[in-house]
Amino acid sequence: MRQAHTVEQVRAAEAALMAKLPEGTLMQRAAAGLAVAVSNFLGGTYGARVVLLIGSGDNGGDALYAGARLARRGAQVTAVLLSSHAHPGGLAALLAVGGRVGATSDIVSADVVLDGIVGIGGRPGLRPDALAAVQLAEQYGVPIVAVDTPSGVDVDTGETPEPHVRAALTVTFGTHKICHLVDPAASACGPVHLIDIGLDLPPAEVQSLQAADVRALYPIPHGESDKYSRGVLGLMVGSPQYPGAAVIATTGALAGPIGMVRYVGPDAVAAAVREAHPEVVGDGRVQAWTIGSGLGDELDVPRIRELLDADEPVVLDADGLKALDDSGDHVDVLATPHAGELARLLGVERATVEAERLKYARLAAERFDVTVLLKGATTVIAGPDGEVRVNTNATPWLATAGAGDVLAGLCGSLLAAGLTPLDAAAVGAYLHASAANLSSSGGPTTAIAVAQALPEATRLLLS
Ligand SMILES: NC(=O)C1=CN([C@@H]2O[C@H](COP(=O)(O)OP(=O)(O)OC[C@H]3O[C@@H](n4cnc5c(N)ncnc54)[C@H](O)[C@@H]3O)[C@@H](O)[C@H]2O)[C@@H](O)CC1
Ligand SMILES: Nc1ncnc2c1ncn2[C@@H]1O[C@H](COP(=O)(O)OP(=O)(O)O)[C@@H](O)[C@H]1O
Ligand SMILES: [K+]
Repeated sequence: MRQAHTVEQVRAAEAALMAKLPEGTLMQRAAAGLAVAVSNFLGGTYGARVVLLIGSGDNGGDALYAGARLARRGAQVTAVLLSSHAHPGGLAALLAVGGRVGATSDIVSADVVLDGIVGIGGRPGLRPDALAAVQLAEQYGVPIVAVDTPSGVDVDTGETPEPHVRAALTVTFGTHKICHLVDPAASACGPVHLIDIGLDLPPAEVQSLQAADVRALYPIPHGESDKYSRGVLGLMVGSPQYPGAAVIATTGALAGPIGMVRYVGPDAVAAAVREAHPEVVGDGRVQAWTIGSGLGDELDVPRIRELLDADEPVVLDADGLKALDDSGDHVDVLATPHAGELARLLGVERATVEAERLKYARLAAERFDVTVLLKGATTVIAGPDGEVRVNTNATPWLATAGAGDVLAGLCGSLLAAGLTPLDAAAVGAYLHASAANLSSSGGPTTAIAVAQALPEATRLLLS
């Protein structure tokens, strides 16, 4: 499980640990890990030209001590001081091993720039001299390694209202921060490398399931299982306008853990579904529903509301989201909007949702008393009680028509097999992205190909 803690939680854990250790120990741990990560990033240290961008706080201290370690191993290290105050011990350590203080123009010929401008103490945005330095690095194609966080992002929300660093690698300490997992900031981090500095932290509200967590949650059939006990999913999806949505969602559902799928919809669409999947049966008892993908003119709001009020959990997707209202208890509903659909639900602009994804996913979960899975490059899942899961393993090739229908079918399948909406959403998003990575392998793919790769992605995970 990858956990993302708030700045307040990190500071409390740091204070507790620092009280037990000699002064400076944590910064030395951070700097040691950072120096090794930078050395690995460069493929060696000797002769490398390293520029440090140094702000006024301990983030700059980390960068300076790491710079001193790199200089000791033969790197040419130059510190660019962006504030009248730089961490005194760090600066002295760097100068003592042959590092020097230089100017922004040194960036042009550097092999790497370390962003020690601000870390968890930073407010969003970059001051003009910091911005100019960062722009110079971008202009000359010099990669930036962010120390703890890319400077300028909002650490606790993942928002990027102001200019910020776009890193090729982020080296963070103690735990992940929310900006490492939640877009748009997450996309500015590059790969995130975590250095353990020994912090003792409480459980985090924002978590990201990793392979072992997904494996532990996946419902696996056993000797006494039959097609009913494995779970039966009802699908109310597709329409004469969008028959493909029904076929695609069914393919996703059948590639999940359940034993049977029931399709409910117009005869012509049912025929298309059965032609692709002869094993699909008609109306009857189910353990969960997937409703909404490609419903178009077939949208029947009163019928959907009846199903939302019934006992069986529901995945509510696409057109079906129009049936959601903020009365009543819907804790067993998983809503799966993309940013445009969530914006419509909340009466705000799409760009506003894209800029503040965590905030609006949480807001909708609270307002409608549902679990919200907000689709996008990283998927944010918010439960009605404030828990958040983030999925980060997708490929941009997954942004293809019908991919959302696969996800709706798969999440319904996981609900019908007994997972909670939060777990179904997190496991579903993870496997959906894994299947996309398999079927894409770095090139184009289609929704059907993603759905067809789901069994193999699941097998690889469980084996
Ligand atoms: N808290 C911890 O557990 C640890 C923290 N360490 C490092 O310490 C960092 C936090 O250090 P600080 O608390 O000194 O804070 P920062 O170094 O993040 O920020 C320093 C100061 O910069 C100023 N500032 C804020 N926003 C700015 C902006 N947009 N542009 C320019 N200046 C701005 C503020 O006066 C702020 O206090 C962490 O990110 C990490 O790198 C590590 O040394 C190890 C452990
Ligand atoms: N840039 C991206 N990188 C990775 N995954 C993405 C990206 N954009 C969208 N996705 C994923 O692709 C799927 C698209 O679903 P959706 O928008 O509902 O499309 P459709 O309605 O055509 O099925 C979602 O699972 C979403 O998370
Ligand atoms: K930084």
